[in-house]
Formats: sequence, structure tokens, C-alpha cells
Amino acid sequence: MTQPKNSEHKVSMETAPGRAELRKILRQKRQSIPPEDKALLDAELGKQLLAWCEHHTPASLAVYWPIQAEPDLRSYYQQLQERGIQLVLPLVTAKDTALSFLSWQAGDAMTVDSYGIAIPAHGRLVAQPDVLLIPCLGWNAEGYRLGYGGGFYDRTLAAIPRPMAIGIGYACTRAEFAAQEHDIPMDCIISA
Ligand SMILES: Nc1nc2c(c(=O)[nH]1)N(C=O)[C@@H](CNc1ccc(C(=O)N[C@@H](CCC(=O)O)C(=O)O)cc1)CN2
Ligand SMILES: Nc1ncnc2c1ncn2[C@@H]1O[C@H](COP(=O)(O)OP(=O)(O)OP(=O)(O)O)[C@@H](O)[C@H]1O
Repeated sequence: MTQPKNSEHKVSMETAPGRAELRKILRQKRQSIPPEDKALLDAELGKQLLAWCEHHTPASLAVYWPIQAEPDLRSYYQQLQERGIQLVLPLVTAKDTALSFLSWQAGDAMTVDSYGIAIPAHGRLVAQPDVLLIPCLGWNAEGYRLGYGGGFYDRTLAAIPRPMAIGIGYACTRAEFAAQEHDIPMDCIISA
């Protein structure tokens, strides 16, 4: 058993109840970032995202429409599009499947799906993008991510060929937890 070394949560997360507890802690941490700090962190994340895309020039990129207190990078999506990147947004079609993707351009109308998630109102279903931007409720030093427990991004990353995965997370939600068998690490994590 690992002893706590610093303020991170050194809880053993091998079992589902442990993950549920960690999710609760991380949700509270994220929620308690003051709005003015969050705006600064989001700007820093956005700057890093633009730099990453400048360097890697993906043809297509799955962005996300923030829910709860996820980093909000929406004000950067137009700039990405202006650099020639085709943007898409994720769509949950059924409980135990991988994500599907809908075409979307900055400014396009949005609607809400049956899960309460914002999706493009008139998007077309498109092929899996080259790169996924994945909001992380929590993340660890090995690049593993904790989401909301639906397993949608993990199932999407299990596809062959596998899209590249860029995690987006606040530094204060870095935690220590053990990966589960189905977890697929992020190729990189952009954090601030
Ligand atoms: N911004 C964003 N969009 C996304 C995701 C995401 O994590 N973030 N998804 C990533 O998969 C997909 C949507 N999946 C989601 C799955 C669960 C919950 C959620 O809030 N679940 C509730 C519990 C619901 C229940 O148990 O019935 C919760 O966590 O409180 C949200 C999104 C696609 N779009
Ligand atoms: N490749 C896969 N094939 C089948 N089931 C999977 C796969 N990946 C994940 N799952 C299922 O999804 C469940 C939730 O996974 P996990 O706890 O890692 O979710 P999460 O990554 O936090 O959620 P999300 O990706 O939706 O934000 C797992 O218990 C597992 O049953």
C-alpha cells in the first residue's frame, strides 16, 4: 500500500466503489475553483491546445461542449477551425457503445440530447476523427483518466485504428489511482 507523499489522494482505486469516492472528491475540487481562477486556467489550457494543434496539425478533432465544471475551451474552437481543422462533437447513441461524432462548425446551432448533453442541432454523422479532446474529471501521472463512469471514451479509444487522445484537466484534479483493464491512457494531457 502506497503511503501519502503529498496532498494528492493516494487512495487505492482498483475497485468500483473507490472510483466512485474519488470521482466525488474530484468533482468537489473542480467545482470549488473560483470563477476568476477558472477563467485564467481555461485561457492557459486554450493557449496550450492551440500550440499543440499548430505542431500536430490534425485534419479532424473531436472537441467537447463543457458540462458541470469542465474546462471551457469553446472560445478557441473557431481559431482551430480557421486553421483548417474539421471539428466534430461527440454523440452518445446508446448506453454501452462507443461515441459517434457529428460534424460541427463554430457558431452552428445546438440542441440537447436525451442525456441532457448539448449536441449540434443539424450535424451529420461523420467518421471517427484523428484526435479526441477528452475532458478529465481526474487524471494520473501515467496519463490515465477518470471520467463520469460511462466508459464512452474508453470504448471509443478501443477502436482500431485508435484515435489519438488528448486529455484536458485541471492540475488540481491530478490524483493517484490504479488503471483498470479497459482503461486506455491519454497520448498527452494538457493541464493547467
Ligand atoms: N462535455 C462532455 N461531453 C461528453 C462527455 C463528457 O464527459 N463531457 N461524454 C463522456 O462520456 C459523453 C457523454 N457522457 C456522459 C455520461 C454521463 C454523464 C453524467 O453526468 N452522468 C451522471 C450520472 C448519470 C447516471 O448515473 O444516470 C453524473 O456523473 O452525475 C455525462 C455525460 C459525450 N459528451
Ligand atoms: N473497451 C471497452 N469495452 C467494453 N466495456 C468497456 C470498455 N471500456 C470501458 N468499458 C465499460 O465502461 C465502464 C466505465 O468505465 P470507466 O469507469 O473507465 O468510465 P470513465 O472512463 O470514467 O467514463 P467516460 O469515458 O464515459 O467519461 C466500465 O466498468 C466498463 O464496463
